[in-house]
Amino acid sequence: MPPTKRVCVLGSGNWGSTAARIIGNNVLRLPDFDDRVNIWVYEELVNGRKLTEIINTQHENVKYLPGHRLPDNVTAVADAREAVRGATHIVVVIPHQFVQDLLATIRGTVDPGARAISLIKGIAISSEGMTTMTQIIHRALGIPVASLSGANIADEIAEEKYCETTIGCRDAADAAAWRSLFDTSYFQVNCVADVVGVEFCGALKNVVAVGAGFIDGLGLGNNTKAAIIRIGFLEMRRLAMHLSGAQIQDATFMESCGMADVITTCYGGRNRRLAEEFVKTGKRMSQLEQELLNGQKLQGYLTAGEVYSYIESRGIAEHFPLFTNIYQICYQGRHPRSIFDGLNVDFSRDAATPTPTPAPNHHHHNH
Ligand SMILES: NC(=O)c1ccc[n+]([C@@H]2O[C@H](COP(=O)([O-])OP(=O)(O)OC[C@H]3O[C@@H](n4cnc5c(N)ncnc54)[C@H](O)[C@@H]3O)[C@@H](O)[C@H]2O)c1
Ligand SMILES: O=P(O)(O)OC[C@H](O)CO
Repeated sequence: MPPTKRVCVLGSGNWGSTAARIIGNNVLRLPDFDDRVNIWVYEELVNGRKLTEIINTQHENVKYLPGHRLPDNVTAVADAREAVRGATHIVVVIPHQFVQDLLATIRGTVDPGARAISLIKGIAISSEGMTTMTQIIHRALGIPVASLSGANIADEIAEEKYCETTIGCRDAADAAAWRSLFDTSYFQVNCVADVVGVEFCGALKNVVAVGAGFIDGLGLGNNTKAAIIRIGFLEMRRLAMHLSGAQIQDATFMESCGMADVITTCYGGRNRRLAEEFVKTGKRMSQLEQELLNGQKLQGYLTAGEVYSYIESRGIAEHFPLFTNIYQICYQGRHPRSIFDGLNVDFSRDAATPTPTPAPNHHHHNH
């Protein structure tokens, strides 16, 4: 039987390239899947050469994932419509600020029977309020969309250091297919049915990462950072519960996408690192992003702005003092030390919904 399925990865940054490396290796042992994996590259010149050409000849994304070979069956394509044509499994992994433009480009080209998964960590503000990436992708393409998020710093995964991740997918057969594409001995997938819970965790932890970077920039210690992690985690849960109408399972926060990602991001991520520089240099986040990241993008300070505009417009900012302080430090010139203002919030009644004991490896069936 010839393979009937084909993967396209939309995005070739640090995480997109790492994900393509995993998938490119995995499809070689999956008989249903075509060996060829297209990766859409936002074309640019690197030392005078097109990045697509470099990837297709050197099999390395020298700009966004230097030092790691991509499998030969991963093919870089500059035209997103061409990359996605014929794909049954579409992996969306670009910085969240660019997703609308990409979706507008590929709308109409995507096979109606295809499935997508979002690896993006970000949210969007629309006239309806706040929407998640899977919601935006589903509305644009009309296909089922799963989410993947976890304690996943891409460079460490490219080095094949053991970690876990969480896939949110309601359909069991789809979840099994996504797992087969991503799971490796060093990248352990756990599937849950709570699609938006997984992605709210991934998006909101980036705001906490900014707070953790401020603590490092102020030269404060581990206890202080642990306090910011704890309060940030509880504000994440409070906001995610509010936004989803309490549809999110409390158990999702205990998956890799929840507490584990908050930890790794507050110690190792780019958002943390540049927030530390923000305190030390007094430069704006956008300027530091341009100066220090060589084309990589931050999600945290943008998400802090999106979160604040939502909680402020709904009159609920007082229930999120840490998110509010982080926003005001980023955008309104408040001193980073004001991060501690008003943090004595009572979260004790937030987890009012009892969480059922999950069965091993498949939880959450109440959707
Ligand atoms: N890097 C990680 O460790 C990591 C881990 C997990 C999740 N994520 C998430 O994955 C998503 C993608 O991040 P990444 O790390 O792969 O990217 P990146 O920040 O490393 O690179 C930025 C990418 O955006 C592209 N780009 C620049 N301008 C563009 C435009 N106008 N339109 C479309 N693309 C444009 C660049 O070509 C590049 O591929 C983000 O939401 C991020 O939070 C990243
Ligand atoms: O480098 P960051 O701050 O974008 O974080 C990377 C990943 O999201 C960590 O899981």
